[in-house]
Amino acid sequence: MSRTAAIIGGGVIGGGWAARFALNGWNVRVFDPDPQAERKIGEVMANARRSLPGLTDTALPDEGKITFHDSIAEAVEGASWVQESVPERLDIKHSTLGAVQQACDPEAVIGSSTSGFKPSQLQEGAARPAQIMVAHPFNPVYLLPLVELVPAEGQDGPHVARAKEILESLGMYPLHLKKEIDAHVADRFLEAVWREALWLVKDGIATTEEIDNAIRYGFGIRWAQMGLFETYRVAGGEAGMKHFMAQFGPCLSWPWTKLMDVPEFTDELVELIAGQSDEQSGAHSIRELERIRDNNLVTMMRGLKAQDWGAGALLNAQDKLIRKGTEMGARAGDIAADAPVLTARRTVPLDWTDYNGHMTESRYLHAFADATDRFMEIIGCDAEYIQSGGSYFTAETHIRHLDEVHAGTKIEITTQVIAGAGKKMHLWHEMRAGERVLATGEHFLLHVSLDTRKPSAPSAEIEAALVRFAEGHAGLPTPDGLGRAIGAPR
Ligand SMILES: NC(=O)C1=CN([C@@H]2O[C@H](COP(=O)(O)OP(=O)(O)OC[C@H]3O[C@@H](n4cnc5c(N)ncnc54)[C@H](O)[C@@H]3O)[C@@H](O)[C@H]2O)C=CC1
Ligand SMILES: C[N+](C)(C)CC(=O)CC(=O)[O-]
Repeated sequence: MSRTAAIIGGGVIGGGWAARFALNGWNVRVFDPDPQAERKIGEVMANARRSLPGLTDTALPDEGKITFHDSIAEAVEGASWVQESVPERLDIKHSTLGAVQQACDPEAVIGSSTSGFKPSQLQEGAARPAQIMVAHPFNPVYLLPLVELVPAEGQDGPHVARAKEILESLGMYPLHLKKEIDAHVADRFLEAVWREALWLVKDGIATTEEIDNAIRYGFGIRWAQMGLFETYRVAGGEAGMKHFMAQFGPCLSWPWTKLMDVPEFTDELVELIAGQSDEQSGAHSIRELERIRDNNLVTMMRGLKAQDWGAGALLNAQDKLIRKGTEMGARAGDIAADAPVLTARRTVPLDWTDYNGHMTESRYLHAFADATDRFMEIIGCDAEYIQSGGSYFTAETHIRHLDEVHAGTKIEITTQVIAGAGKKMHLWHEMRAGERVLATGEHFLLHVSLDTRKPSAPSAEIEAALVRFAEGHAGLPTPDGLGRAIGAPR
């Protein structure tokens, strides 16, 4: 299978798809008749580069190449994934999908970004219907993992299996819907909320800003981590979901919604909403708003990552997938002991930067601590060993900040064992961006029993692995700065 994707329609969503594929190492071939498409995708890529790679704690593959083509036939050449993201009009979708199927590999997945059409509608008149499915993403496609994957009835075949595998390899979450329906699942939900919001503005109950505040200061944050049903289960108190439904069930027959009634979409309503939206957010350009949104999303998703929950658990699974089979997943026996060991390869995330516009000081320790964790794992002090009651505690740290680094930059840390025997482990980390040394970290650790919380001998296997590195590294030059205290004159 080639790691080449064709993007047909490179607007808001097609541009996001292009970024998701390219930043995961795929080559991307774009067709879009808009002469501005290349510039627009360039701007989306710039935003994606500063945000997506920092979501993982392991560097993504090298970026793929994005090329622009004059026809659909040329764009789909050699692609194993074709993503249609043309405007939401069935006639345009049909002519586009027809042209795609005339030229593409019959084994390729053809995903449609459609927000509302059913796969059976998209397949009308298609040469190979089973090849076409809904792959409905969420904006920004390069950060949000959800893709509603909807095949037509009875078409759950090899193309769908391949689609799931590819989406997962891109760090996405394919929600495989077994029944097609207009607007799938998420957009039915969003449409309901949107209709209520239109009524609230039209009836003069709330402004666009007040409605947004009702979401972002309350239930919106809650939804991001538990969704609807789990949230309401908790809201039922100790008696759980049944109690919740007993209490709020009667509201279903009270006038709590205007959902069945659609507000007339008059010019007056459009003007009212657009005017309030300008007043609320017009001080920022769309690109600025995108960057603010991306900063917030990255920060929230990295918070969920630390909790190993929801979208954060998915990110952790992706880290494991990237590490598998690479030197970042190797154990002591597979790593040469005569050179410093690679213990981190990652991108500086957006939420690691500060008011000075560069990686903030506490994150240097964060990165070095992760490198220490990785070295512990290499020598056998992994999650299973720690569960059994042994671990290392850091007793002393000295960090030198030598050069600055910015969000989106790939960094590597190598680790040299200065001393390692018995309970003691003395490590020297060097952090680099390319050839530039950004920082050094010197750390002294003691093996402890997690039962007594006192120093104790490590397992024989861990000590043997540590000693092997200590002896191998003894022949390396003494690192510049080893044993240094703060040297500024008083
Ligand atoms: N904007 C959103 O929030 C979301 C949109 N979608 C879906 O994604 C699809 C695209 O929507 P957007 O990207 O928002 O629209 P958009 O208007 O930003 O982009 C559409 C692009 O298609 C190009 N185009 C027009 N005719 C074409 C043709 N015949 N062949 C190739 N390209 C053509 C246009 O030049 C434009 O760049 C729609 O089906 C929409 O429902 C899905 C998820 C979210
Ligand atoms: C408004 N919308 C129907 C285009 C929304 C979507 O399809 C998904 C999203 O990103 O909100």
